[in-house]
Amino acid sequence: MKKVIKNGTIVTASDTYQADVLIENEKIAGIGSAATFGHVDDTIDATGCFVFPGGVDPHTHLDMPFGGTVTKDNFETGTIGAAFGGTTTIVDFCLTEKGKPLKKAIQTWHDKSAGKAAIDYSFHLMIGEMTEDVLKELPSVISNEGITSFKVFMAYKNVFQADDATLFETLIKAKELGALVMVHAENGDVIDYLTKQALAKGQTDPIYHALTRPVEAEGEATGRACQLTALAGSQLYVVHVTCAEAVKQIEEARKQGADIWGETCPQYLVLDEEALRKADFEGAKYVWSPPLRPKEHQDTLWNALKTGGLQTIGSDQCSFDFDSQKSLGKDDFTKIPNGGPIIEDRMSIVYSEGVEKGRISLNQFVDITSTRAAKLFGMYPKKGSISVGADADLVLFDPSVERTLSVTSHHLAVDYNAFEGMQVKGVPRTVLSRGQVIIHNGSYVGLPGDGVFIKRARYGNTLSNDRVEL
Ligand SMILES: NC(=O)NCCC(=O)O
Ligand SMILES: [Zn+2]
Ligand SMILES: [Zn+2]
Repeated sequence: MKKVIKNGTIVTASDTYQADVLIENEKIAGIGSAATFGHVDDTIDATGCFVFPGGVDPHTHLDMPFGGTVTKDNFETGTIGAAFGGTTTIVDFCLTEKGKPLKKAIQTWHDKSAGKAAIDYSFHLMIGEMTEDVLKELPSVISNEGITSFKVFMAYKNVFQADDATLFETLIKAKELGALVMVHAENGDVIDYLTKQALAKGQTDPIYHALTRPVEAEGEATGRACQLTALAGSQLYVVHVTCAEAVKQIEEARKQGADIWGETCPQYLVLDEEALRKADFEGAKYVWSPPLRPKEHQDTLWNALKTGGLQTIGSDQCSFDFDSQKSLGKDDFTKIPNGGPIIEDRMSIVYSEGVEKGRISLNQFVDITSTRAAKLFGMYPKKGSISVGADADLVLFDPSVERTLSVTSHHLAVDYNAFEGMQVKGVPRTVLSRGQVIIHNGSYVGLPGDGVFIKRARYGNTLSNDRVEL
């Protein structure tokens, strides 16, 4: 089965050019003039569209338990939403429990995703402790499971938070095994103290979520993680960076030659702390950890994306219904489940606010929403690339369409849109996952369950047609 995408403008992380793309079965089989491709079974016209490699979202939480409830969007609704937004690969966080085998946690995540995912996916593995049992299991996590990134939480005291010894040992072990360590960098002990103080004063509204998680707590934890990484001679990826204090730490460490990468998310680029003050408990819709920051941090984040101080955009998709789930924290902000719905709007917001407003170039857009994450997480050039042999994960993006983001038009299960009313330019008109059209002109035409699990290469290695075991 041969398909051709004709008349589009191909945009990669490095180049922009006119060419047609030949797809044979699941792969890109040629790039050039359709006239040279011979007989094809199907032609897709991309006139007026950019042809991007499918988005790679390195940070999602689907079907994840949190604060006594479970995210509203699961692997089916979440990945369909992702596909509508032009994302064709996600890496979700597999939570682990202390004292329980890692293998069991991984199996739980396979059970949640297999047969449901509409796009390809992989997992990062949470490390909450570094025991003899964990140490014994890690080599197999890398070489058999194909999971080559570990996540350590420096916050959420008494829930997910790991101590510095665990972080340091994880960094050392990751270096030895070829994994990338990811951190949620906030000082959980300081936040715990400030939270208790606020509650004792009767400060229970959503805004106190932000006020008890100051930028200093993020800056300090980010700096600590960077220092420990340099000491271990390891590699680090800081998730959801929100503020100038954290950016400064990452930039400084990189200047010193440390192997450190930083991600931010659309919400921190376009929303600010004032949203948490909305009346009638509406502020709860904007409760993320780390929290939204005062507006002045947005310029720092955009500048860091432009100049390379931050390198990726994850969604941190973690949705909870406003009516039945966020409401758990009506009388106590600490009980509001953290997170929001972004997986679908991630690329449109970054295109519209970034490229259209001249903050980043078109090629940078592809790099930060797709290619860089594919490289860092061992999936390139299979994912994140338009090249012969790569998976035919492609987005035909029409930049001329103007639309309004809304709960009434999004495709997630959750009952609100954090970007309600926001005007964006551009829409993914057609989306292909491994050569199959899954989104076309506003309809999902794929099959849930067609997404497959990607076993990833070790940190710094490439992944081509078949997994490379090095
Ligand atoms: N970010 C957030 O508020 N929720 C998801 C969990 C996490 O990434 O910390
Ligand atoms: Zn986090
Ligand atoms: Zn997250």
